Amino acid sequence: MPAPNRDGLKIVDVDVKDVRFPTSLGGHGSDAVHTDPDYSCAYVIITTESGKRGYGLTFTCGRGTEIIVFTIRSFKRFLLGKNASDIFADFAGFWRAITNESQMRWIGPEKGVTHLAVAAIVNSLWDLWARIENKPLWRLLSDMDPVELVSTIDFRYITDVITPEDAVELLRSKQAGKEERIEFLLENGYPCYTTQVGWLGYSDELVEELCDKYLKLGFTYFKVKVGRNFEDDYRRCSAVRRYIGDENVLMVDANQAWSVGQAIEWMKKLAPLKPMWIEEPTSPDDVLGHATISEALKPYGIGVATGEMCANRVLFKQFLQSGGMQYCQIDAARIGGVNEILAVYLMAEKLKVKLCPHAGGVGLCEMVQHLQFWDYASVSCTMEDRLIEYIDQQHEHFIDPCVVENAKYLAPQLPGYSTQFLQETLEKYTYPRGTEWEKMIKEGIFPQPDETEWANP
Ligand SMILES: C[C@H](O)[C@@H](O)CC(=O)C(=O)O
Ligand SMILES: [Mg+2]
Repeated sequence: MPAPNRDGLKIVDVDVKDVRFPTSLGGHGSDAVHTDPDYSCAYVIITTESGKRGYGLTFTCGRGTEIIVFTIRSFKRFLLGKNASDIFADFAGFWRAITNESQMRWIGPEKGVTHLAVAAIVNSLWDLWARIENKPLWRLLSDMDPVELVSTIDFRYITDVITPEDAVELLRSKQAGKEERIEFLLENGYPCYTTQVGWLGYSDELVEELCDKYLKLGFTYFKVKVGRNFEDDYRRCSAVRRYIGDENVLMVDANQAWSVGQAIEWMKKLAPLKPMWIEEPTSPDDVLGHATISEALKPYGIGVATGEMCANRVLFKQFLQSGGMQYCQIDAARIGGVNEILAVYLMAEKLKVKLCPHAGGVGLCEMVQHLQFWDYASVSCTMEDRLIEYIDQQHEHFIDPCVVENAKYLAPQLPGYSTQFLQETLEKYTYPRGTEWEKMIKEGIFPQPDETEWANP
């Protein structure tokens, strides 16, 4: 897919919005450490001279959104006046420039707020490119020539594991049968698991009701939040195991609650309930700690899953190399967006670690489906032991929401990365002046916003 013709693709506007949903009110999305998340995002709209648009986002949990919005504004200079076609023609160069600019890199580099801001911008550029080509993103990626796809990746710091030449060879070796695999995806979709049954703020009654609901919907893999209180965890996980039966699969997610030793002890005690994985047992930066936990839990048949807060491809490289993760949970709205994510998929394939993308957040289900569909068509070419996460929240706000039937994501069909919000959603949920927020603040359901005119001019 060569870069598109330059005509009309000069970028003339970059808008960014702080969009928040009041999920904390119902405990939706809650876990051991994010006890009151308001699912949110910094939402970027790029407009070109001809009126073509790209929409992208990075996921956040409430107040932090305003800091990312501000950072994205500071990055606008990398886009305004540039021709999108030139960016796509040297996407790795653009990516290196925005992640390594001399004055901004000091507050990263390639991690934290700046990298989340980059993710939103880069994701909106991929959405734009896919729309220009009139393809859903997964098809754009799958149809790309290996050399061209690899040219979008910055390989700095990872060539000890994979070089551009290795990556091209890997992709070339998977070309045979690609069209059949695409047909298979179009007919059968891609399997997923549900996290919706087990948010930590849910009552035992609600957990039971939801297990029943998702069993009836055909789900066979269920994830439950743990990590605050062992007795509560044991009670809830035993109940879920009872509802779903031994024929279905349980996974647990501690969201970084424990130290290494604590994680091992806690999980040994949960082992009789046969969880398939423990997710984020400890700090997302502790590569060797994860390797220790993995080793200790191997005899119990429990794998370690992590990645939703992994900072960048370098940390992923170490997790993949060290045996610190048996399930690699890439997050579409983190690291530096699609370009860096492609690098992680290629490293995971080379090091034979299974990819099960993280989707607990606004728009993440919409995005990760594209990545995993591409993986099946072009990279791992298998679905064995791989699942996409599914949460049943905020899909109604998107123009092209993901569709899950019988525990399978159906192939996205519309052009783009499925991340465009409905106009009505922006009018209601842009913070703090959207109509829903004005109402909730007036009624005292949420406090008055801080004096952050700099973030919300
Ligand atoms: C705060 C988010 O909801 C987080 O709990 C999501 C997550 O860990 C997951 O989906 O996995
Ligand atoms: Mg998680």
